[in-house]
Amino acid sequence: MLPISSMADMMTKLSSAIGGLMIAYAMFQNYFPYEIRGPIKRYTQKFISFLYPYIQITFNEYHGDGFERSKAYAAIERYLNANSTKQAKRLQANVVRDSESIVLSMADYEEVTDEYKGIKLWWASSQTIPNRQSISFYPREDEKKYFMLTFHKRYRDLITNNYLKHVLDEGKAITVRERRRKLYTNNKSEGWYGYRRSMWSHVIFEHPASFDTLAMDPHKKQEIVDDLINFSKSKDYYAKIGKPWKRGYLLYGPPGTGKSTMIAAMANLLKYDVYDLELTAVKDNTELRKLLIDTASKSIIVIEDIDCSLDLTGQREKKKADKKKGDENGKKKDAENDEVKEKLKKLEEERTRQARGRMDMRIELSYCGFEAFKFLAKNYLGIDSHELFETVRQQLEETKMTPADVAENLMPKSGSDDAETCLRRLMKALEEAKEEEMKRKAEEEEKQKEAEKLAKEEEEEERKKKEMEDGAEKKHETLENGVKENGEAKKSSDDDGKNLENGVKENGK
Ligand SMILES: Nc1ncnc2c1ncn2[C@@H]1O[C@H](COP(=O)(O)OP(=O)(O)OP(=O)(O)O)[C@@H](O)[C@H]1O
Ligand SMILES: [Mg+2]
Repeated sequence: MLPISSMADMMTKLSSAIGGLMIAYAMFQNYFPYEIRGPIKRYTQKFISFLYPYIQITFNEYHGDGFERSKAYAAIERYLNANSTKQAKRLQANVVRDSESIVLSMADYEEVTDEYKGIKLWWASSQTIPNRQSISFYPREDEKKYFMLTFHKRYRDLITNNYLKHVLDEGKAITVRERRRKLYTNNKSEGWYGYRRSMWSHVIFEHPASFDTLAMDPHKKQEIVDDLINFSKSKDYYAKIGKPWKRGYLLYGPPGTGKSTMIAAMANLLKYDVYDLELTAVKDNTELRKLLIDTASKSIIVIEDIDCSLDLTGQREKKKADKKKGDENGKKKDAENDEVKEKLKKLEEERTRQARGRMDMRIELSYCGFEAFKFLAKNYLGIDSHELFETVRQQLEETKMTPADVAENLMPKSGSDDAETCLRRLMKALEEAKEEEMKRKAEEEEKQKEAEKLAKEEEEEERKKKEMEDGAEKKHETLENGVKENGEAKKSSDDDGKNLENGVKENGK
C-alpha cells in the first residue's frame, strides 16, 4: 500500500483526469442513445471507484457549535497515542486535565498506520484553518482539528461496525487506566466559599493494595470482587430499573484487619477515585448532601468509623458546650446547649442509621482464620499444604492475630528459610501471642479483682463513715437538745435579767 502522501499526490493527478473524463462524458452523453446511457453511467462510477477505492472518515475535535470536546476525538487520540506514536516522527505534548500527566500525541499533519484483522488503515491528524479574518472568542473556532481515517472500501462494514467500536472502547479504557486517581477529603464548610473555594481537597491516590495480596477467605474475596465488577458494569441496568447507580458496603472488624486496605484494593480494582468523608467536619444533613453532590461519578465514598464519628461529634459538642458554659454562666444557656447537643446527636444517629440501612453488602474483616492463613502460605511460601498446617489451624482458633501479623511472621527472613522454618516461626509467634493474651487476661482479672476489692473497701468505708456520721448526728441532736435546753435556761435567766431590770427600774422609781 502507498503511504498517504504519495497516494494523495496520485489522487490529485487522478481527480483532474477524472474531471476531464466527466466533462467528456457529460458532453458525450447527449450523443448516446438513451438506452446505453445507464450502463455508461454505471461503468463510469465503477471506473472512478476503481481508481479511488478508499473511504475517508473525519472525526472533528469539536462538533457543530459544541463547546464540549468530542469524546470520540479524545478516545481516538488516546488510542493512537498508545498504538501508533512510535511511528509518528513529530509528536505533540499535551497536559490532560483529568490525569495531570503529559500525553504525547501525533502532531498535526502527521500520519500513522494501524492494522486490524490483517487490514491496513491510515490515520492522519490535520486541521482546517478558516480563511475568514475575524477575531474569535473561542480559540478552537480558529483551528478545527480532526482525525481522518482512510481505508479500502472493501472493508467498509468491518471498519464501520467493528474497528471503530474497538478504537473507541480501547481509547476510553486507556483513558481510565492512565488516569491518576485522587484521594479527596472534605473541607470544613468555612472553606467552601470565597476565593479558592472547594468542598474537597485532594492528593494523588497511590496505594499498592490489591485483592491479590489481601489475605482473607478466598471464597469471600471472590464474592466481593464479583460483586464489584458486576456493579461497575451495570450502569445501564440501574438506569433501566430507575435506581441510582450506587452500592453500599459496610466493612467492619477489629483494628488492623484490613478494612482500609480493602477500600484501597476496591479503588484499584475499579480504577475509581476515593472520597474520604470526615463526618466530624460536617455540620448537618444539608452540608452532607452538598458534599455528596460535589463528588464525581465512578468514585468510592468512604465514611470511616461511623460509630466513632458519632462519639467524636458528641465529644466535640460537649467540649464546645463546656467552653460556652465557662463563657456565659447561666442555667438557661446550658439548657439550650443540651438541646442543641441532643438535636445534633439525633441527626448523627439518623445519618448513621441511614448509612447502615443502605448497605447492600456487609463484609466482616477479622483476625486471621485458617483460610486467610492458607492464602498467605500460598502467597509467601508457595505451599498448599504442610504437616504443620493442622497445628497452625488449632492455634489460630485459640489466638487472635491480624492477617498482617501472620504475614509478617510467615515471610522468609533470609534465603535459607524454608517453609518449615517459616511455619515454625509463626507457630512460635502464635504461642507467644497466646501466652501474652493469657497473661493479659490474668492481669485484667487481677485488676478486676483489685478494683472489686477496692470498691468493696470503699463501700465499707462509706458505710462506716455514714454510720459514724449517723452516730454523730444523733449525738449532735442530743447535744442540740441540750443547747436548746440551755437556751431555755438562758431565756429564763434573761427573764431574770428583765425582772432584774424591772427591779432596777422599780428601784429607780
Ligand atoms: N487481610 C489483610 N491482608 C493483607 N494485609 C493486611 C490485612 N489486614 C491488614 N493488613 C495490613 O495491615 C496494615 C493495617 O491494615 P488496615 O489499615 O487496612 O487495617 P484497618 O482494618 O483499616 O484498621 P483500623 O480499624 O485501625 O483502621 C496494612 O498495612 C495492611 O497492609
Ligand atoms: Mg482503617
